[in-house]
Parts: sequence; structure tokens; C-alpha cells
Amino acid sequence: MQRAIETALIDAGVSRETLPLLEGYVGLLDDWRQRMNLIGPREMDTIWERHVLDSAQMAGLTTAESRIVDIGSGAGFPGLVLACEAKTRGGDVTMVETTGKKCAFLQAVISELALPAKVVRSRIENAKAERVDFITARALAPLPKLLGYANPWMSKGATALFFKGERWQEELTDASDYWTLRHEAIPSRTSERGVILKIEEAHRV
Ligand SMILES: C[S@@+](CC[C@H](N)C(=O)[O-])C[C@H]1O[C@@H](n2cnc3c(N)ncnc32)[C@H](O)[C@@H]1O
Repeated sequence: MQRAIETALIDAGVSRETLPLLEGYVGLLDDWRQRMNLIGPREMDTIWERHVLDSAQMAGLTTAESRIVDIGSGAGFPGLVLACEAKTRGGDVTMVETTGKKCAFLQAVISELALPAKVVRSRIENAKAERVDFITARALAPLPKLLGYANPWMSKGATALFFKGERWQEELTDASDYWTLRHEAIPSRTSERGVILKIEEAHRV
């Protein structure tokens, strides 16, 4: 791992003890992606800057001992990054993902690195919502749909942390037709106009 990335990860909220786990995760992703089409062919070139650091920002927004559910986890962003951090400072992560090969990869990383995490292979709409502190999602769906997915967990008290790109204000406007939100837009460290939307309450209009 380059020194600049190490510093950026720690600034974003990752513990120093978590860094070797992140290296283990990225190593496994590199192995698996050569056998399975888990991420795009060029994405490995910017894996640390774009995906790991992006996800690490979430670690700075959750607290020690947090229970987290990550929906639409794909190859583990941000779910596995948060699970690596949870091994260092407590808490656990559940990842809900529908695609079998991605679930197999997520489970392999959990087992290999002994992470405090589990995978639920299911469509989000059919998953059982357990009580958690945070629900996270990245690159999954436009905000109105995302709020529908997250509602079962949010109505039990979870705070949502959603990565959103430069259209985030439009998405908030669209969502306001259906939802009243108590939210905060936290500037992203990795995307000039992107934000992490922290939503503490969502009520249907
Ligand atoms: C674009 S990928 C993003 C993956 C990851 N969050 C990231 O940022 O790299 C979206 C993922 O969500 C999963 N997904 C989409 N709709 C879903 C649903 N309704 N239930 C469960 N998983 C879903 C897809 O299989 C895919 O792995």
C-alpha cells in the first residue's frame, strides 16, 4: 500500500490495525477477479483510491461496536471495508447481495480474514430486517428506491449512509415527493461533487 493511501485511509477514519486486513481483502479480490468477473477489468488500477478509500469514509461516520447492514454489497464496497474495521474496533456487518458468485467471494473473504460479518444471499426486498445502528449502500439505486429498500431497517432505528454522486440534490428533490427526511450531506473525500447522505429519519409523505 502506498504511503499516501495509508495516510488518506487513516484520515478518513480507518484504524492503523485495519490496514493489513484491507491489504488481505484487496489481494483476494485481485485473485478472484481473474477467475470471475467481479469488478470491471480496469477497476483494479484505482482500487485503493476509488473503492477502498471511498468506502473507508463510512468507517469515520460509524462508531465503535456499530452493527451495520450493507445492501447490494457486490464485491464488498463498503461492506467488507467496514467489516475489516469492525474486526479492529468491534461491531459487525451483514451484507445483503443477490448474485451467487459475489456472495461466494464475500464469504471467502470473511472466512479467510476471520471478519465479524455474514452474507445474506437474498434480494433486499425479501431480507429480514434485524435491528442495526447503520444501513449503508453504494452504487445501488436512485434515492427514492433506496429509501424503499432501507425502510424496514430505518423504521427500526437504523441511520442510513448512502454514497451519492453529483446529482444528489436532484435525487433529494425526487425523494421529497415520497419521503420527509432528516438528513445531512457530508462532502465526499473522493469525489469533488459527491456526498455521503446521512439520513437519520425517513417518513413516508
Ligand atoms: C453496481 S453494484 C455495486 C456494488 C457495491 N456496493 C459497490 O459499490 O461496488 C450493485 C450490486 O447490488 C446488487 N443488487 C442489485 N439489486 C439488488 C437487490 N434488489 N437485492 C440484492 N442485491 C441487489 C447487484 O447484484 C450488485 O452486486
